Amino acid sequence: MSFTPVCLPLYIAGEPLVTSQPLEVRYPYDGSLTGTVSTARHEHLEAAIQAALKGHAPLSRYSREQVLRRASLIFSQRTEEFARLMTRETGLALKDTRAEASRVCDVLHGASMAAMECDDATFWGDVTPPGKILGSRNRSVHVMREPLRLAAAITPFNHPLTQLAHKVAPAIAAGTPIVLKPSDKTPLTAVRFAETLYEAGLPGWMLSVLIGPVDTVIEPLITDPRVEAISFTGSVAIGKRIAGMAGYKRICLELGGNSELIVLKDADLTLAAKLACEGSYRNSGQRCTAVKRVLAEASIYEELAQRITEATKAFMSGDPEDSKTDVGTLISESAAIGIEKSLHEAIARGAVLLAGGQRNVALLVPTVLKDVPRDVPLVVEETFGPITPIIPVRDLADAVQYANSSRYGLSTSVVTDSMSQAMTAIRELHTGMVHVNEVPGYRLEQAPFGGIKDSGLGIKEGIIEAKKFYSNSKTYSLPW
Ligand SMILES: NC(=O)C1=CN([C@@H]2O[C@H](COP(=O)(O)OP(=O)(O)OC[C@H]3O[C@@H](n4cnc5c(N)ncnc54)[C@H](OP(=O)(O)O)[C@@H]3O)[C@@H](O)[C@H]2O)C=CC1
Ligand SMILES: O=C(O)[C@H](O)COP(=O)(O)O
Repeated sequence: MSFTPVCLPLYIAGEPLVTSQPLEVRYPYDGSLTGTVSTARHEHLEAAIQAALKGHAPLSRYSREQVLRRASLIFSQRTEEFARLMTRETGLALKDTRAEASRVCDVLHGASMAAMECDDATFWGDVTPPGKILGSRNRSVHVMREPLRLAAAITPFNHPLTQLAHKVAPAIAAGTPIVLKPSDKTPLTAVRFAETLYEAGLPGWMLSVLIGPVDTVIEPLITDPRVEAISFTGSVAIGKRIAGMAGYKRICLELGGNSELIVLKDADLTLAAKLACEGSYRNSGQRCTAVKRVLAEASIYEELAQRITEATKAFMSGDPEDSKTDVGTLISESAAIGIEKSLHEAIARGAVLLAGGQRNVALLVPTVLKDVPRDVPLVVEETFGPITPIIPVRDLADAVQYANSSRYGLSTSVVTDSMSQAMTAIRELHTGMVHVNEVPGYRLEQAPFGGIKDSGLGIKEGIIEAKKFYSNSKTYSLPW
């Protein structure tokens, strides 16, 4: 399929910026040029910060709602254009990027509704015992929300579009200006995203999008005292580095995961096999919430392994631009080689390969392994690819104990017909999210989303939580 490479600027407060230092993005499937984008220098960061802080009156709730709703509409008319660009940046199958482009409309629409919502609160003084605080019975205390002066967002490559929307849309809903630093692997989608928001009426000062050298542009963005909050999604190592540098600043960290699909003996095994495959292979397995290990009770272990192997054969990997392809490439050949090494190590340690295992440049065929030792890097570390390692467990308690021994704590799924077993899992798992009879990546855009332990600080995303994150609450009391 032909594709004309794009040549894009950055945007500093809505103004295009073309510099003499372009960054190239290449298609992981065949190495051809997808496009170039300018890179910023320190003075451009300074210009972006100053433009945001210039003393603009905050956007009204009505304006925020209008911009977000119009943006959702424009995106719904351009899903194919965005899907094709994302596929050319990442090698993700069109099936995945079409789903992502469509989902971004939901995030923007949800944020437009959130922009109109008001969670202001009132507390009346007559809740205190008579005479306890002078005059308190007749006073009232109120809470209102105000936008931050400026926030920053740093996003990963794996969802080139929704990761931007998860951060930028709630900031707009809150009325907070934002400087966006997308992944250097997927900057083209980010620039097109910003252009669409400007087209929908977002004032330039509300959003800058830039990439540039870590030492002169990105780290100064993180440490700048004028930036009141940082929202980061990416790896644990970079997230912890940012947390260390950010200092006295609000920070939201959405980091890596190692999600389990726990399958109990009373589970519907057809459903379990479907969830294992959908959870492991969508987005080429490059999701923080992808199924990264299946923990199955001994009595159904062999049958489940067989069903997952059969279901895996239906997932076609290959040309990402072929609409029939289910699984495209990983982000790079080196990423695929890294996973291949972990696979070989697991097999050398006793894991049994049931399907897949082949690599062709950045393409990794969906792969199933059983009898995977619990301590091999393939299942201890986050493996960002289309792999389903299956591990036997004695019972739910054993599965929970193994899951809880992980340094990650993002999302875990349990497949069972028993409400009491499901509730035990929900209570006992040390994780940010639990889903019963669904994939760990299940998500409603409005609901809180995020992890604990090395997966995050428990400060969640999702439109409503993120809108709060990008605002200050002001408490005031009145004598009436
Ligand atoms: N919990 C969650 O919600 C999610 C978590 N993730 C996690 O993201 C990871 C995959 O994404 P990936 O892009 O590889 O993650 P990285 O941590 O490598 O990169 C994330 C972002 O940080 C930037 N970055 C790199 N170095 C620095 C630095 N020193 N200071 C500031 N920013 C820096 C990257 O820029 P550059 O591209 O230039 O390196 C990129 O924009 C996985 O671990 C995955 O689990 C992904 C999705 C959701
Ligand atoms: O977009 C999302 O749902 C979250 O940011 C996480 O995405 P992932 O689980 O697909 O990585």
